Amino acid sequence: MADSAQAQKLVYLVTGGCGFLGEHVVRMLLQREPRLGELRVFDLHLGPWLEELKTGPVRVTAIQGDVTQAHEVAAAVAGAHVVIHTAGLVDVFGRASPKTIHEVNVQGTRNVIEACVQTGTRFLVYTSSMEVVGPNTKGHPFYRGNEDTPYEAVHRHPYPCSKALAEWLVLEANGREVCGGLPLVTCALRPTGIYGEGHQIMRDFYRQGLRLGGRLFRAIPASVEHGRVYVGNVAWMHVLAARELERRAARMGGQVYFCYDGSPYKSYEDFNMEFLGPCGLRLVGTRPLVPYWLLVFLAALNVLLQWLLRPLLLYAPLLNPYTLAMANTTFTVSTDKAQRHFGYEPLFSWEDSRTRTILWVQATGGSAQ
Ligand SMILES: NC(=O)C1=CN([C@@H]2O[C@H](COP(=O)(O)OP(=O)(O)OC[C@H]3O[C@@H](n4cnc5c(N)ncnc54)[C@H](O)[C@@H]3O)[C@@H](O)[C@H]2O)C=CC1
Ligand SMILES: CC(C)[C@@H](O)CC[C@@H](C)[C@H]1CC[C@H]2[C@@H]3[C@H](O)CC4=CC(=O)CC[C@]4(C)[C@H]3CC[C@]12C
Repeated sequence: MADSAQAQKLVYLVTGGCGFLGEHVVRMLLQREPRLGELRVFDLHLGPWLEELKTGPVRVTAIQGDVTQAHEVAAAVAGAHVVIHTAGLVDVFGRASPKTIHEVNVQGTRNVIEACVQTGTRFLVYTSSMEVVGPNTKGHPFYRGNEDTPYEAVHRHPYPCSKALAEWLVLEANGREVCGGLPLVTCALRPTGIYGEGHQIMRDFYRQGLRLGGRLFRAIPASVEHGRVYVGNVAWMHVLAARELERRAARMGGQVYFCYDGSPYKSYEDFNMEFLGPCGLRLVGTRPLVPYWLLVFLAALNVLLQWLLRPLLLYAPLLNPYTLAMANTTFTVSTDKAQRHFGYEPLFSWEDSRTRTILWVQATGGSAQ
């Protein structure tokens, strides 16, 4: 990719390009990557909105495919200069089996790596997660930590286990020789809890509040801080990392970067209220309204109900032992590694991120979209 931006037009592939983050990455590339000649959007489920993108100067190729199918991935990767791999099964609610989560998140990532090696694609940015680090199963807080902060990353849940293994595979692949004899350059980005337009969990909270007469009931102490980052800034970090990976290969290759911006440190519930409050909801209680032991019991009951109902329907509420433990454990990051290594600065201020998210919540009106 060494030619000047004007001379060579590049081919980018975004896996999971129709997902919450993926769509923002696709749109950000079209808006802010001048070297883009072709944008391939690879996803199990293609969105209808892709059609509107095909009228612009960049060739947008929608590819319906499955990352667990190596031949489909290889066909999509062949000829690409850069791969941004966001596709994944983001499930902490028991919807998918551990096997399926592993197949998509781990084997799917293996397939992307091997496709890069076999077809000669040299630059791979992987969407990892804060969950690779924690919170761990011991509930140890991670307070304003960075990429070098010591922390006992102990996981049992299939999702964080799969993200940790996939990240390891990506970083381990850095430097491998690809077809053509040059080295593969990889990096992994670790978003904390992403929010913004298209965040389905935020929409679920909004709908829950509407059902409860405009109220949500505090379940988590306000003192438990949870790191959050605006989806537009996460998308921008992906675009910038992909752009700089060649020029700064020696520094960025094999590195991990937390995704961060100016979003305030708050409890998960209080942070959500930054958007749901202006949409008419109220968070009842300055302290959790029910004792923790009762939440633990209700979370366990939800697991039992999910198991009993599975032959009839998928019952996957927000509250389960894993999500309760997540929400109750402080996990915030404070870092500038992405700025130091490849000049990242958030594109959207907190105020702008908040306004955009509020407008989106209002526009959904709690609808299914
Ligand atoms: N949502 C969040 O708060 C965070 C998400 N992440 C990571 O960001 C990435 C994107 O997550 P979201 O956008 O939130 O999830 P999402 O579920 O909205 O998007 C994932 C996309 O991947 C696609 N996909 C799933 N299985 C596939 C398969 N077998 N083949 C091809 N495509 C497949 C889905 O159709 C979907 O469009 C994931 O890798 C996730 O682990 C990391 C940190 C936080
Ligand atoms: C029901 C209440 C206890 C409520 O407060 C539960 C909130 C719970 C649904 C969320 C709390 C923390 C979230 C996770 C966190 O942001 C880290 C994540 C990283 C990812 O890679 C994917 C999403 C998630 C696991 C995110 C999911 C929702 C929470 C568990």
